[in-house]
Amino acid sequence: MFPLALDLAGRRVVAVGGGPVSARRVRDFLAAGADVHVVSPELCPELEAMLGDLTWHPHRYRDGDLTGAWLVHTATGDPLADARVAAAAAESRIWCVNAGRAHRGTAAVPARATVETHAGRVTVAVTSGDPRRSMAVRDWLVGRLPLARFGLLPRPRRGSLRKSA
Ligand SMILES: C[C@@]1(CC(=O)O)c2cc3[nH]c(cc4nc(cc5[nH]c(cc(n2)[C@H]1CCC(=O)O)[C@@](C)(CC(=O)O)[C@@H]5CCC(=O)O)C(CC(=O)O)=C4CCC(=O)O)c(CCC(=O)O)c3CC(=O)O
Ligand SMILES: NC(=O)C1=CN([C@@H]2O[C@H](COP(=O)(O)OP(=O)(O)OC[C@H]3O[C@@H](n4cnc5c(N)ncnc54)[C@H](O)[C@@H]3O)[C@@H](O)[C@H]2O)C=CC1
Repeated sequence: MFPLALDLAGRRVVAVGGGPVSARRVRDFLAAGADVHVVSPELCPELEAMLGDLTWHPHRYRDGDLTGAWLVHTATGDPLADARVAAAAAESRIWCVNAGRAHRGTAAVPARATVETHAGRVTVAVTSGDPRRSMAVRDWLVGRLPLARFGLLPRPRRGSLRKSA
Protein backbone atom coordinates (compact mmCIF):
# COMPACT_ATOMS: atom_id res chain seq x y z
CA MET A 1 0.00 0.00 0.00
CA PHE A 2 1.19 3.50 -0.83
CA PRO A 3 0.04 6.20 1.63
CA LEU A 4 -1.46 9.37 0.16
CA ALA A 5 -3.25 12.38 1.68
CA LEU A 6 -6.36 13.13 -0.36
CA ASP A 7 -7.88 16.57 -0.83
CA LEU A 8 -11.58 15.67 -0.85
CA ALA A 9 -12.91 19.23 -0.58
CA GLY A 10 -15.85 19.66 -2.93
CA ARG A 11 -15.19 16.27 -4.53
CA ARG A 12 -17.80 13.57 -4.85
CA VAL A 13 -17.38 10.54 -2.61
CA VAL A 14 -19.91 7.72 -3.00
CA ALA A 15 -20.49 5.54 0.08
CA VAL A 16 -22.49 2.38 -0.59
CA GLY A 17 -24.21 0.97 2.51
CA GLY A 18 -26.00 2.76 5.32
CA GLY A 19 -24.69 1.00 8.43
CA PRO A 20 -22.35 2.02 11.27
CA VAL A 21 -19.15 1.32 9.32
CA SER A 22 -20.30 3.57 6.47
CA ALA A 23 -21.38 6.19 9.03
CA ARG A 24 -17.94 6.26 10.68
CA ARG A 25 -16.16 6.90 7.39
CA VAL A 26 -18.84 9.27 6.00
CA ARG A 27 -18.45 11.46 9.09
CA ASP A 28 -14.77 11.93 8.25
CA PHE A 29 -15.38 12.40 4.50
CA LEU A 30 -17.78 15.21 5.43
CA ALA A 31 -15.24 16.70 7.85
CA ALA A 32 -12.80 16.76 4.90
CA GLY A 33 -15.35 18.80 2.92
CA ALA A 34 -16.35 16.05 0.51
CA ASP A 35 -19.59 16.05 -1.50
CA VAL A 36 -20.88 12.80 -0.02
CA HIS A 37 -23.50 10.60 -1.71
CA VAL A 38 -24.81 7.60 0.22
CA VAL A 39 -26.45 4.75 -1.70
CA SER A 40 -28.46 2.48 0.59
CA PRO A 41 -32.10 1.43 1.00
CA GLU A 42 -31.90 2.39 4.68
CA LEU A 43 -29.75 4.50 7.00
CA CYS A 44 -28.62 3.81 10.57
CA PRO A 45 -29.38 6.57 13.12
CA GLU A 46 -25.83 8.00 12.89
CA LEU A 47 -26.24 8.53 9.12
CA GLU A 48 -29.78 9.84 9.51
CA ALA A 49 -28.34 12.53 11.76
CA MET A 50 -26.04 13.59 8.87
CA LEU A 51 -28.85 13.82 6.27
CA GLY A 52 -28.60 17.61 6.10
CA ASP A 53 -24.97 17.33 4.98
CA LEU A 54 -25.14 14.55 2.38
CA THR A 55 -27.18 13.31 -0.57
CA TRP A 56 -29.04 10.08 0.06
CA HIS A 57 -29.96 7.73 -2.78
CA PRO A 58 -32.50 5.46 -1.07
CA HIS A 59 -32.06 2.27 -3.07
CA ARG A 60 -29.69 -0.69 -3.39
CA TYR A 61 -26.55 -0.19 -5.44
CA ARG A 62 -27.11 -0.19 -9.18
CA ASP A 63 -25.08 0.58 -12.30
CA GLY A 64 -24.42 4.29 -12.72
CA ASP A 65 -24.28 5.12 -9.00
CA LEU A 66 -20.55 5.81 -9.16
CA THR A 67 -20.75 8.41 -11.94
CA GLY A 68 -18.65 11.46 -11.09
CA ALA A 69 -17.03 9.92 -7.99
CA TRP A 70 -13.41 10.52 -7.08
CA LEU A 71 -13.53 7.94 -4.31
CA VAL A 72 -15.85 5.05 -3.48
CA HIS A 73 -16.44 3.33 -0.13
CA THR A 74 -18.47 0.15 0.08
CA ALA A 75 -19.70 -1.41 3.34
CA THR A 76 -22.93 -3.26 2.64
CA GLY A 77 -22.32 -6.38 4.71
CA ASP A 78 -23.00 -8.32 1.48
CA PRO A 79 -19.73 -9.57 -0.06
CA LEU A 80 -21.34 -9.93 -3.50
CA ALA A 81 -22.68 -6.36 -3.48
CA ASP A 82 -19.33 -5.03 -2.23
CA ALA A 83 -17.51 -6.99 -4.95
CA ARG A 84 -19.83 -5.56 -7.61
CA VAL A 85 -19.18 -2.01 -6.41
CA ALA A 86 -15.43 -2.62 -6.24
CA ALA A 87 -15.41 -4.09 -9.77
CA ALA A 88 -17.38 -1.15 -11.18
CA ALA A 89 -15.02 1.30 -9.46
CA ALA A 90 -11.97 -0.50 -10.84
CA GLU A 91 -13.52 -0.49 -14.32
CA SER A 92 -13.84 3.32 -14.09
CA ARG A 93 -10.42 3.73 -12.40
CA ILE A 94 -11.97 5.15 -9.21
CA TRP A 95 -10.16 4.30 -5.96
CA CYS A 96 -12.34 2.07 -3.82
CA VAL A 97 -12.23 1.06 -0.15
CA ASN A 98 -13.97 -2.29 0.30
CA ALA A 99 -14.65 -2.34 4.04
CA GLY A 100 -15.90 -5.92 3.91
CA ARG A 101 -12.93 -7.48 2.17
CA ALA A 102 -9.57 -5.84 2.63
CA HIS A 103 -7.97 -7.39 -0.42
CA ARG A 104 -10.84 -6.75 -2.82
CA GLY A 105 -10.54 -2.96 -2.89
CA THR A 106 -7.87 -0.64 -4.24
CA ALA A 107 -7.53 1.59 -1.14
CA ALA A 108 -7.69 1.32 2.66
CA VAL A 109 -8.33 3.82 5.44
CA PRO A 110 -5.37 4.11 7.86
CA ALA A 111 -5.75 4.64 11.61
CA ARG A 112 -5.52 8.40 12.09
CA ALA A 113 -5.19 11.10 14.73
CA THR A 114 -4.91 14.85 14.34
CA VAL A 115 -3.09 17.16 16.74
CA GLU A 116 -3.88 20.88 16.65
CA THR A 117 -0.79 23.08 16.94
CA HIS A 118 -0.24 26.82 16.75
CA ALA A 119 1.05 26.30 13.20
CA GLY A 120 -1.82 24.12 12.01
CA ARG A 121 -2.75 20.48 12.15
CA VAL A 122 -0.38 17.55 12.30
CA THR A 123 -1.94 14.25 11.27
CA VAL A 124 -0.52 10.84 12.08
CA ALA A 125 -1.72 7.94 9.92
CA VAL A 126 -0.75 4.30 10.40
CA THR A 127 -1.43 1.36 8.13
CA SER A 128 -0.35 -2.22 8.77
CA GLY A 129 -3.12 -4.26 7.21
CA ASP A 130 -4.37 -5.14 10.72
CA PRO A 131 -6.71 -2.38 11.98
CA ARG A 132 -6.22 -3.18 15.66
CA ARG A 133 -2.44 -3.10 15.36
CA SER A 134 -2.66 0.14 13.39
CA MET A 135 -4.85 1.71 16.10
CA ALA A 136 -2.42 0.64 18.83
CA VAL A 137 0.62 2.02 16.98
CA ARG A 138 -1.28 5.24 16.23
CA ASP A 139 -2.20 5.68 19.91
CA TRP A 140 1.39 5.07 21.02
CA LEU A 141 2.82 7.51 18.47
CA VAL A 142 0.38 10.33 18.96
CA GLY A 143 0.69 10.13 22.74
CA ARG A 144 4.43 10.71 22.45
CA LEU A 145 4.74 13.35 19.76
CA PRO A 146 7.56 15.68 20.87
CA LEU A 147 5.97 18.82 19.42
CA ALA A 148 8.57 21.16 20.95
CA ARG A 149 11.32 19.35 19.04
CA PHE A 150 9.66 20.54 15.84
CA GLY A 151 9.12 24.07 17.11
CA LEU A 152 5.42 23.45 17.56
CA LEU A 153 3.18 24.48 20.43
CA PRO A 154 0.11 22.44 21.21
CA ARG A 155 -3.06 24.44 20.75
CA PRO A 156 -5.18 23.26 23.64
CA ARG A 157 -8.85 23.35 22.89
CA ARG A 158 -11.74 20.98 23.14
CA GLY A 159 -11.03 17.97 20.93
CA SER A 160 -7.48 19.10 20.23
CA LEU A 161 -6.33 15.50 20.11
CA ARG A 162 -8.88 13.91 17.89
CA LYS A 163 -8.91 10.28 16.90
CA SER A 164 -10.54 10.37 13.53
CA ALA A 165 -11.98 7.06 12.53
C1 LIG B 1 -8.13 -3.11 5.47
C2 LIG B 1 -9.09 -2.04 6.05
C3 LIG B 1 -9.85 -1.57 4.84
C4 LIG B 1 -10.73 -0.39 5.15
O1 LIG B 1 -10.23 0.74 5.04
O2 LIG B 1 -11.90 -0.62 5.47
C5 LIG B 1 -9.99 -2.59 7.13
C6 LIG B 1 -10.66 -3.78 7.00
C7 LIG B 1 -11.39 -4.45 8.00
N1 LIG B 1 -11.61 -3.99 9.29
C8 LIG B 1 -12.31 -4.93 9.97
C9 LIG B 1 -12.68 -4.85 11.32
C10 LIG B 1 -12.49 -3.75 12.19
N2 LIG B 1 -11.94 -2.53 11.85
C11 LIG B 1 -11.94 -1.73 12.93
C12 LIG B 1 -11.48 -0.40 12.96
C13 LIG B 1 -10.80 0.30 12.00
N3 LIG B 1 -10.50 -0.19 10.76
C14 LIG B 1 -9.71 0.66 10.07
C15 LIG B 1 -9.14 0.41 8.82
C16 LIG B 1 -9.22 -0.71 8.02
N4 LIG B 1 -10.06 -1.75 8.20
C17 LIG B 1 -8.38 -0.90 6.80
C18 LIG B 1 -6.95 -1.34 7.19
C19 LIG B 1 -6.08 -0.18 7.61
C20 LIG B 1 -4.76 -0.67 8.12
O3 LIG B 1 -3.84 -0.85 7.30
O4 LIG B 1 -4.63 -0.88 9.33
C21 LIG B 1 -9.36 1.86 10.91
C22 LIG B 1 -7.88 1.73 11.30
C23 LIG B 1 -9.53 3.21 10.26
C24 LIG B 1 -10.96 3.69 10.06
O5 LIG B 1 -11.89 2.89 9.96
O6 LIG B 1 -11.11 4.91 9.98
C25 LIG B 1 -10.34 1.72 12.11
C26 LIG B 1 -9.75 2.28 13.40
C27 LIG B 1 -10.79 3.03 14.20
C28 LIG B 1 -10.16 3.99 15.20
O7 LIG B 1 -9.20 4.69 14.87
O8 LIG B 1 -10.70 4.08 16.31
C29 LIG B 1 -12.50 -2.43 14.02
C30 LIG B 1 -12.62 -1.89 15.44
C31 LIG B 1 -13.90 -1.15 15.66
O9 LIG B 1 -14.74 -1.05 14.76
O10 LIG B 1 -14.04 -0.71 16.81
C32 LIG B 1 -12.88 -3.70 13.55
C33 LIG B 1 -13.49 -4.83 14.34
C34 LIG B 1 -12.29 -5.71 14.72
C35 LIG B 1 -12.59 -6.76 15.70
O11 LIG B 1 -13.77 -7.01 15.99
O12 LIG B 1 -11.59 -7.34 16.18
C36 LIG B 1 -12.59 -6.02 9.09
C37 LIG B 1 -13.27 -7.29 9.50
C38 LIG B 1 -14.79 -7.14 9.31
C39 LIG B 1 -15.48 -8.44 9.67
O13 LIG B 1 -14.83 -9.49 9.75
O14 LIG B 1 -16.70 -8.39 9.84
C40 LIG B 1 -12.05 -5.68 7.85
C41 LIG B 1 -12.14 -6.47 6.56
C42 LIG B 1 -10.95 -7.35 6.37
O15 LIG B 1 -9.99 -7.29 7.14
O16 LIG B 1 -11.03 -8.15 5.42
N1 LIG C 1 -13.35 -1.91 7.55
C1 LIG C 1 -13.72 -1.77 8.78
O1 LIG C 1 -13.16 -0.97 9.52
C2 LIG C 1 -14.82 -2.61 9.31
C3 LIG C 1 -15.57 -3.34 8.41
N2 LIG C 1 -16.61 -4.10 8.84
C4 LIG C 1 -17.41 -4.73 7.76
O2 LIG C 1 -18.16 -3.65 7.12
C5 LIG C 1 -19.37 -4.14 6.60
C6 LIG C 1 -20.57 -3.27 7.02
O3 LIG C 1 -20.70 -3.26 8.42
P1 LIG C 1 -21.94 -2.55 9.13
O4 LIG C 1 -22.02 -1.11 8.75
O5 LIG C 1 -21.87 -2.91 10.55
O6 LIG C 1 -23.15 -3.39 8.41
P2 LIG C 1 -24.73 -3.28 8.50
O7 LIG C 1 -25.24 -4.63 8.08
O8 LIG C 1 -25.17 -2.67 9.77
O9 LIG C 1 -25.09 -2.21 7.34
C7 LIG C 1 -25.08 -2.54 6.00
C8 LIG C 1 -25.83 -1.43 5.25
O10 LIG C 1 -25.73 -1.63 3.85
C9 LIG C 1 -27.03 -1.57 3.26
N3 LIG C 1 -27.01 -2.45 2.08
C10 LIG C 1 -27.11 -3.79 2.03
N4 LIG C 1 -27.05 -4.22 0.76
C11 LIG C 1 -26.90 -3.10 -0.01
C12 LIG C 1 -26.78 -2.89 -1.42
N5 LIG C 1 -26.79 -3.91 -2.30
N6 LIG C 1 -26.64 -1.63 -1.87
C13 LIG C 1 -26.60 -0.57 -0.99
N7 LIG C 1 -26.72 -0.73 0.36
C14 LIG C 1 -26.87 -1.98 0.83
C15 LIG C 1 -27.97 -2.02 4.34
O11 LIG C 1 -29.29 -1.53 4.09
C16 LIG C 1 -27.34 -1.38 5.57
O12 LIG C 1 -27.72 -0.02 5.65
C17 LIG C 1 -19.45 -5.59 7.07
O13 LIG C 1 -18.98 -6.39 5.97
C18 LIG C 1 -18.47 -5.68 8.21
O14 LIG C 1 -17.94 -6.96 8.33
C19 LIG C 1 -16.92 -4.15 10.16
C20 LIG C 1 -16.19 -3.48 11.13
C21 LIG C 1 -15.10 -2.63 10.75
